[in-house]
Amino acid sequence: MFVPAIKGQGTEEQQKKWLPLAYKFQIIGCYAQTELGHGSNVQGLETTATFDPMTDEFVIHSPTLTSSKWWPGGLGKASTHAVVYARLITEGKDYGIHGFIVQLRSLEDHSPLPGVTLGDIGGKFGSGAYNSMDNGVLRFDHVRIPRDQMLMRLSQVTREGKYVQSDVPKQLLYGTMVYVRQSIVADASKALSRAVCIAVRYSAIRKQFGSQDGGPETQVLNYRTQQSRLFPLLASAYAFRFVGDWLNWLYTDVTQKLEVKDYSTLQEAHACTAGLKAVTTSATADAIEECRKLCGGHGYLNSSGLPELFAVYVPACTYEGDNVVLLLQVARILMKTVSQLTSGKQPVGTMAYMGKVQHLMQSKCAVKTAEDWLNPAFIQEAFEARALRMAVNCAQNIGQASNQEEGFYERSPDLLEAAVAHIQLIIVTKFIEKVHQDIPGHGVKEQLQNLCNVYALYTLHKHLGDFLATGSLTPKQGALANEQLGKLYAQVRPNAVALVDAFNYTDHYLGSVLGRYDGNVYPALYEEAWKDPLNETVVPEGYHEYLRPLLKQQLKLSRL
Ligand SMILES: CC/C=C\C/C=C\C/C=C\C/C=C\CCCCC(=O)SCCNC(=O)CCNC(=O)[C@H](O)C(C)(C)COP(=O)(O)OP(=O)(O)OC[C@H]1O[C@@H](n2cnc3c(N)ncnc32)[C@H](O)[C@@H]1OP(=O)(O)O
Ligand SMILES: Cc1cc2nc3c(=O)[nH]c(=O)nc-3n(C[C@H](O)[C@H](O)[C@H](O)COP(=O)(O)OP(=O)(O)OC[C@H]3O[C@@H](n4cnc5c(N)ncnc54)[C@H](O)[C@@H]3O)c2cc1C
Repeated sequence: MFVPAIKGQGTEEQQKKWLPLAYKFQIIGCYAQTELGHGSNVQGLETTATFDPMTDEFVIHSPTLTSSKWWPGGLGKASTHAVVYARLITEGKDYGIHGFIVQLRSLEDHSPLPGVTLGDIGGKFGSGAYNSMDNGVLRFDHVRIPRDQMLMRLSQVTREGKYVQSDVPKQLLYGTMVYVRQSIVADASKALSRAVCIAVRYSAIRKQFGSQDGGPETQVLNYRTQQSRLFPLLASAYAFRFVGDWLNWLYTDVTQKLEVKDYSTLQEAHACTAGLKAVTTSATADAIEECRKLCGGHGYLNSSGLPELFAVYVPACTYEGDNVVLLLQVARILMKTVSQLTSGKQPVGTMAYMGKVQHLMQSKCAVKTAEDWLNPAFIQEAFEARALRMAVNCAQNIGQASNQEEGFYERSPDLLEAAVAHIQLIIVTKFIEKVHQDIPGHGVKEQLQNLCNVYALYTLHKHLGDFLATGSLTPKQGALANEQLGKLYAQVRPNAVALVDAFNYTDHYLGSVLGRYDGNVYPALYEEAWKDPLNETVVPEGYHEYLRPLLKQQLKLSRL
C-alpha cells in the first residue's frame, strides 16, 4: 500500500524519487493510517504534521497515546519508511488528514531513528499465518521531515507555509483504499474457491451410511443437505470471480478518467469497491467456516487446510474498512440517488436501474412455474425491484425524521440491508452478463448458467423476507424458486468435482489432505498424524512426573 499511496498522492517528481527505491527494495514501506484510537474514522486521526517555516520542515508528532499508529502491516519490524497519515497544521490552522513519507529506521543498521518508537503489536487470531505479519505500533516524538516529503499531488504547502488545495476532489486521499478494496474482491473469490475445492473433493470421497445389503455406503456429496449447503458456495466462488473481474475493469476505467480530470465515476467506484468488498468478504468468511463443517471432524484438523485458511482470511471483514462502515457508505450514496430521482437526474452505472422507479415500484413478478426462474429477465427484475423498494422505503422513513442525519442513524440497520440488496443485484447482474458472453469449451456455458441460477435463487431464498416484505414476490413465487433450486443442485452434482478442478489448484497450493487431487485421503490423513511432534515419543513427556504417580496413587487407593 506504500507504493499505491505514492502513485496516487505523490507528484511526478516524488514518484520518480521514491518508487524506484521501493521497487528495488532499497527501502521497505508501509501504509501507516490507523491509530490506536481511530481506524474507521480517518478524519479523527490525531497524529500531527506541523509545518515549521523556519526550517522548511514538517514536525511529525504523536500527541496522545491514542494517536499511536497501530496495525499497519510491515510496520513492526520490516519497514524502513512509512506513508504516515497525519493532521496537517500550518500557520496555526488544521487542514485535516494528509499523507507524508517518513523514514522510520536507519538504512545502515535498521535501528529506529531518533524520535521514532516502534514494534510489533503482538499475536493475532489463532496460530494462523497472519502471525507472520509484523503489524506494528509507531509513535513519533517531534520527528522532522523535509517539506517535500508531504505527498503533494492533491494539495501543497508553499515554502512560506501557505496551504494550497489542488482542483481535485479531496476524496482522492482515499484512493489507495479503493485500489486495495477492489483487489480484495478478487482475493475473496480465490479464498472461497480454495475452501470449496477442499469441501467438494472431500464430499465426493467421503461415504457415510446408506449401504444396502453390504454394498458401498453413500457419498456424502449425494445427500441433498450437503448439496444445499455446498453448491451455493461453489456458485458464489464463480460469482465473486466474475464480479471481481468487472470491478477491476471499473477501477481501471476510473483511474484512466482521473488522469484527464474526469471525476464523474468516482462515486460509483467508491460505492462498488466499498460494497463489493463488504459483501464478498463477509460471505467468504462465513463460507470457509461452512466448508470446515461440511468436512465433519477431519475439517477441524490443521492438515485439512481449512482452520488456517479461516484464521488468515477473516480479518478481511475488518481491514481496508470495517464491512458495516463501508456498507453505510453505500447506503449514503443510495439515499442521495433516491433523493435525486424526483429532480429528473437519471442515475447511471450500477445505479441506473433506479431510473426505472415508476415501473419497479409497481411491477408484478410474472413467474408462474419453477422453470420460469431460469429466465434471467425474471431474476434481474426481481432483484432490481427488491433493491429499489428497500432503498425507497428507507428514504421515506428517513424523510419522516425531524433531522436527516438523525433519521439516517435511526434507520441504519435497514439501510445496511438495502445496501446489501443493491450489491447483491450487482453480483447477479454481472454473472448474468458473463454467461451471456461467448464462452469456450464444450458444455462450459451451460454449467456456468446453472451456477448463475444457483447463486441468484439461493440468494433470493436466503433473503426471501426482503422480497416478500417489499411485494417484489409472492410466497408462491418464493416457493417455486426454492423448487427450481433443488432441480439445479441435481444438475450441478455430476459436474461438481470438475467445477472445482477447474480452479486448477495444485495440492501444494491447496495445502489440504482432504482436498488432494487424487482423493487418496485416508492414507494421507494417517501418514500426516505421525508427523505430529507429540508422536516423537511413544510414552508421552510428563508420564513419569504426572501420570505415573497419579495412576499408582489410584491403584493403592483401590486396594484399601
Ligand atoms: C497493496 C495490496 C494490493 C493488493 C492486495 C491483494 C489482495 C488484497 C488482500 C489482502 C490485503 C492485505 C492486507 C490488508 C491491508 C489492510 C490495510 C488497511 O486496513 S489500510 C486502512 C483501511 N482503513 C479504512 O478503510 C478506513 C475506513 N474509513 C474510511 O474510508 C472513511 O473514514 C469513511 C468511512 C469513508 C468516511 O470518510 P469521511 O470521514 O471523509 O466522511 P464521509 O463519509 O462524509 O465522506 C465524505 C465524502 O467522500 C466520499 N468518499 C468517502 N470515501 C471515498 C472514497 N474512498 N472514494 C471516493 N469518495 C469517497 C463520500 O461518499 C462522501 O461523498 P459526498 O457525500 O460528500 O458526495
Ligand atoms: C489484519 C489487519 C491488518 C491491517 N493492516 C492495516 C494497515 O496496513 N494499515 C492501516 O492503516 N490499518 C490497517 N489495519 C487497520 C484496519 O484498517 C482497521 O482496523 C479497520 O479499518 C477497522 O477500523 P477500527 O479498527 O477502527 O474499527 P471500529 O470502527 O472501531 O469498529 C468497531 C465497531 O464499530 C462499528 N462502527 C464504527 N463506526 C461506525 C458507524 N459510523 N456506524 C455504525 N457502526 C460503526 C463497526 O461496524 C464495528 O462493529 C489492519 C487491521 C487488521 C485487522
